Amino acid sequence: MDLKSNHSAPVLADPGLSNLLPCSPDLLPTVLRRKNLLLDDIRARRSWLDAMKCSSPPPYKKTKDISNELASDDKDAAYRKWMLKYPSALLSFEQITNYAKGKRIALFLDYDGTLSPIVENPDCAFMSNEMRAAVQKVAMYFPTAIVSGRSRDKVCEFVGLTELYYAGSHGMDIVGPVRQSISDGPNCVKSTDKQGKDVNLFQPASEFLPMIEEVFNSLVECTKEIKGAKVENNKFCVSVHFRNVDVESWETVGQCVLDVIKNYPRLRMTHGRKVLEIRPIINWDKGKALTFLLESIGLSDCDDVLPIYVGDDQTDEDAFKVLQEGNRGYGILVSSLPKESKAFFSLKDPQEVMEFLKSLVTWKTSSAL
Ligand SMILES: O=P(O)(O)OC[C@H]1O[C@H](O[C@H]2O[C@H](CO)[C@@H](O)[C@H](O)[C@H]2O)[C@H](O)[C@@H](O)[C@@H]1O
Repeated sequence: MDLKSNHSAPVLADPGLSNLLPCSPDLLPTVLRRKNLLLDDIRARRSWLDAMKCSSPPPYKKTKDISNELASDDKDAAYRKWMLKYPSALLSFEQITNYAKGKRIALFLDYDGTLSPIVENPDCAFMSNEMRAAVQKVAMYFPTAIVSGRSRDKVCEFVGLTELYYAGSHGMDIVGPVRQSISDGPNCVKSTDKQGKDVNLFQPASEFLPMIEEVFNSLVECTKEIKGAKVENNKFCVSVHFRNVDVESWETVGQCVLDVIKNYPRLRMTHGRKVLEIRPIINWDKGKALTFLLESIGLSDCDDVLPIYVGDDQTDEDAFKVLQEGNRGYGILVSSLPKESKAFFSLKDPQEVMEFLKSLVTWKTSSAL
């Protein structure tokens, strides 16, 4: 039956879809099902497009332009109001250290947007030497881990310190510091580091390596015509960047990713700051990595341990959630804009993160006197 030529058929009351859906009553259930599928599709598309649009608002700068003064004052007021819910970790430093008295602090630091500023080219997200020195110093007093969506090799190269734990690929690739291997166990593989020393790696998604490689190649191929799109191989996950893509082409980027991953039901797509991330569907994230690392360092199930996790991105929320739900430690969200979070405190930007790290060292060294 030619559905379009059936003029007496009821027309379903959806302006966007009605021209597709006139039908005879006996076909109504099928057509309704089709309509629901279409609506699901439209809703899903709207939600990932909205997520792409909200994925990283520009950093807020107070403008000198008088015509914008009111707007910027409004933003200041909104930020101050937000800070009542997420107080500054710097202004609340005494509260933090009072609580930390007699406890062992363990530090977990995200990389992009936390230790290094967000920049247009992901290959150039370098941290400053001053930040490096601050991280090095703080790691002398507290066990410190870098937890990043980047590949472990890349984030190790950026940070360049050997005294830290590193969790790359959103925690799917973990290594301990020099002289302190992570414990042996399921999902641990033996490897050698750059100096040829034996190390234990924790890699719960190692079976996905060939699949991720394949998906990376397909994504490079299918986004190659989109100006500004960049695909980054993070070993156990892939990032598709759209920061430098015209807004009109964002939907095309999203569609490319969906077209590729629809063939891989064991992969999922998540959002970061102007980036789509494709990762294995396994039950593992930065929160699980935080728990694993605490166990590995020998600090889980101890009442005298205070984990502090500092991060700026959506994926860091999994770690904030672990701390919030376990009612232990502090999540600190790095953000210059108000946003909902499971963190307890806030810091405005990497500069404030550095001040916070330095303050921890000063507190620790002066309280030891
Ligand atoms: O967990 P993270 O360490 O925060 O890593 C998350 C993603 O960070 C990087 O992308 C982000 O930073 C880039 C450099 O500033 C920026 O250009 C990009 O728009 C941001 O999304 C990294 O390149 C991704 O692979 C990570 O997944």
